[in-house]
Amino acid sequence: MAGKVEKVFKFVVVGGGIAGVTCVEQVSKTLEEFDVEERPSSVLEEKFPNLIVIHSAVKSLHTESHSVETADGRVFGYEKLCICSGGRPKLLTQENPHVLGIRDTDSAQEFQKRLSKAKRIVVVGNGGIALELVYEVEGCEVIWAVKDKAIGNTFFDAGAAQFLIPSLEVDKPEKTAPCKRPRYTTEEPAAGPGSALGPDWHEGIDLQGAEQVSRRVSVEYQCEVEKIQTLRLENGSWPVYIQLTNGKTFGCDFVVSATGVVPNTEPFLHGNNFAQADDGGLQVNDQMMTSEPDVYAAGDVCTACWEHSPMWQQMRLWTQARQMGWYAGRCMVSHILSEPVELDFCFELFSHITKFFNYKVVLLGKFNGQGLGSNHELLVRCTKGHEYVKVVLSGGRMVGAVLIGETDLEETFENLILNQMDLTQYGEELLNPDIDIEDYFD
Ligand SMILES: Cc1cc2nc3c(=O)[nH]c(=O)nc-3n(C[C@H](O)[C@H](O)[C@H](O)COP(=O)(O)OP(=O)(O)OC[C@H]3O[C@@H](n4cnc5c(N)ncnc54)[C@H](O)[C@@H]3O)c2cc1C
Ligand SMILES: NC(=O)C1=CN([C@@H]2O[C@H](COP(=O)(O)OP(=O)(O)OC[C@H]3O[C@@H](n4cnc5c(N)ncnc54)[C@H](OP(=O)(O)O)[C@@H]3O)[C@@H](O)[C@H]2O)C=CC1
Repeated sequence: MAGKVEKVFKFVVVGGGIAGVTCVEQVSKTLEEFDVEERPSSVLEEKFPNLIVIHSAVKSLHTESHSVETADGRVFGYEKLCICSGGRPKLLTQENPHVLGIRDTDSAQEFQKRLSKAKRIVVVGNGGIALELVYEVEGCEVIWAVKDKAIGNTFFDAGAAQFLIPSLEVDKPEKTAPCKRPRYTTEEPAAGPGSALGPDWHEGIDLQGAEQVSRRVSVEYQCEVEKIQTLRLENGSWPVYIQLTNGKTFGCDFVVSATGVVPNTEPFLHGNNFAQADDGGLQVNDQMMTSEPDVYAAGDVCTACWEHSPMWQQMRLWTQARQMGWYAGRCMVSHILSEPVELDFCFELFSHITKFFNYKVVLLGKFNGQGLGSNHELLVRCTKGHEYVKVVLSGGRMVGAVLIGETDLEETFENLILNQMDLTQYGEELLNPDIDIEDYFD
């Protein structure tokens, strides 16, 4: 049971990551009074004088009494609450100090510090962090252990992987100008885990190992981790040994567990009755509402449980956290004002723009034919070292695409996916490089 309620707010937002910040921005535009918890940005406080920031983690939530208790023992009531507490790395093991995850500034700094003294590391995982690390790390041998037959399983198929893999064997091009994406950061020490680093996190961080060699990556395909063992250090031995299911054992300075995220619901949500999805996320409906009254959730902590548009799926990404935070804020305000709100258009079509191995990567719709079974066909155009274009068609209509390189096709393809035009008559001409597709469909 929580103590005495210090103040009741109309809106309380838990979490100062991108989902929390956008939620706050949205409610602040419409209504006067709200509050955000832990690790906010001073930029935000300046922008919204009506914002009250509490620099303390939420220790417990009491949905029955509509109150939250912070780690410093204060209790606040809410009319509407939005949980934006993000996720944390799903580590291979919590127990071994030689197994690291990367999530926030502190963990990235720890990684950088250890890397600077490392001669060999093993990266486990085949998603976003692994793809970025194996390309960026220099001066250290990298063994990359992946479960699959090809690299990057969370983002693309074997064809795209084949296109990208030669980039690991050549030196990186000179760095271009650093990205100017706005960041909300704070110098204050974190009360717990900080916000996820997000896009461009390695810009400006020196990912240099202890040796004067350029990138050296060996990929171990189709294997998982059998055992991780720390032995007593003797001359010439490694601090940790990792045994893979392909029978190989590697000694290394440390292991990076780039093996996904788990939604951050522990321990502060205990004692309530939240419906949770199989991946541990708080189930939210098409109004971003959890199963508890007046409690919303957005970003990595939640699992979108409404009936998705056929061209959208959830992935725990910065863009989706921002869209969800923004939309959750809109829903909270609309519900207070008893106004109806419709699922936002941004959930119609999945789209993600990022960079892997120094190539622009655009993913649209069911870019890997997700959920389509054999009921789809693929068109592919590939020019080695230049571009890889894959289109997913179902019933003659475009349902997804992977665009790697400067293809300039994203806008046209986005429209073709959204308008579901029957493309049967165009056949393979759709990817004919001599046709200006933009003109074609104008
Ligand atoms: C290394 C790395 C690189 C990435 N690169 C990309 C990329 O290139 N593109 C992309 O789209 N996505 C990327 N992502 C994913 C993206 O960063 C996340 O999906 C997104 O930032 C999630 O935002 P969020 O606000 O939901 O959660 P978070 O950013 O995790 O924020 C959660 C917040 O809640 C706070 N919190 C937690 N518990 C409590 C509590 N009990 N009380 C109060 N506050 C609490 C935390 O301190 C934090 O401020 C990357 C992630 C990582 C780790
Ligand atoms: N540029 C971008 O868009 C980036 C996005 N991110 C995001 O940040 C978050 C964290 O990134 P990351 O940790 O790479 O997570 P991801 O979810 O992207 O990838 C996790 C990878 O680890 C694999 N995996 C899971 N468990 C094991 C295991 N026990 N042994 C071996 N492999 C395992 C997964 O395989 P399987 O899928 O088969 O379970 C998957 O390949 C993600 O939400 C990611 O989308 C991060 C960096 C860059």
